[in-house]
Amino acid sequence: MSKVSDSSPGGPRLPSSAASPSTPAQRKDVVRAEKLQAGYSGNPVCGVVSFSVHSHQSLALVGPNGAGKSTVVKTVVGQLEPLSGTTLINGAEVDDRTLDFRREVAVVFDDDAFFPALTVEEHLAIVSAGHGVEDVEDVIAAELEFFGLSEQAKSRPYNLSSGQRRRMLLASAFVRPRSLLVLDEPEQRLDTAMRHKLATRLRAEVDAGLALLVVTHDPDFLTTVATKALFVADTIHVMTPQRAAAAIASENPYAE
Ligand SMILES: Nc1ncnc2c1ncn2[C@@H]1O[C@H](COP(=O)(O)OP(=O)(O)OP(=O)(O)O)[C@@H](O)[C@H]1O
Repeated sequence: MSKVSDSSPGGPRLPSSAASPSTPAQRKDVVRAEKLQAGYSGNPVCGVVSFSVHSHQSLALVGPNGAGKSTVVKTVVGQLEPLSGTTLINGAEVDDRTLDFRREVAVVFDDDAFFPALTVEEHLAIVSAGHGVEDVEDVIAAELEFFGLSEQAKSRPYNLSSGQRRRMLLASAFVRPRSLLVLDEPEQRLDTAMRHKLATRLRAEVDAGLALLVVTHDPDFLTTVATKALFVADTIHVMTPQRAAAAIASENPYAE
């Protein structure tokens, strides 16, 4: 069996010539949010935000519980309508129903986004095959191993621990191609070793060309993974990952 744990941007191989490595000169914004106001029923949850993320970049959104991080990210990927402003992904207005969006953008939000009757490997196979991956079995085997789920391959989600379910959902983002990966608090319920392993891998993928948008409360995860950070509050503060990590750790958003 061929080696399949392809950590290059785009992840597993597609049967066509879809892979297109970029040179620095060719790098374009994968995400561009312009004066985006996120909220519910006309009520903003945080300040207006503008940012861009291109390949080889990882933007972390940080801030206290309820600040609006998940709402912003859901708005960016089209799961929520913006109150105002726009988001472009790969130059196109966000529409999560389009083929381009589904091919390029991998999103992991909810813990309960699984089918109770399907096994772990069946979940991963659906995602992988659904995205046209050539060597589904190999890709799944590699990700089961990476996420420490090989022994749970034939288990159903409700027979897993909460951390194992989290690993399964995260694995689903890695068994498919992606140029943009969006993760909401990926560190949740992962043990320290898995957090570190995931952070290291994500950083390697970003260095290789992935664009990453991640919400996190974990300072170590943040400094390993992020190339820039936004502190989400009533106004949005752009920070280095190191400063954002210090702000999280001190619970003082404006700490130097
Ligand atoms: N579906 C919803 N309808 C209305 N308000 C909501 C909805 N979901 C979240 N909110 C509110 O929006 C605000 C921001 O929530 P959000 O989940 O974006 O925060 P967050 O920064 O991601 O928080 P956490 O760190 O706790 O995950 C909160 O006040 C929350 O109560």
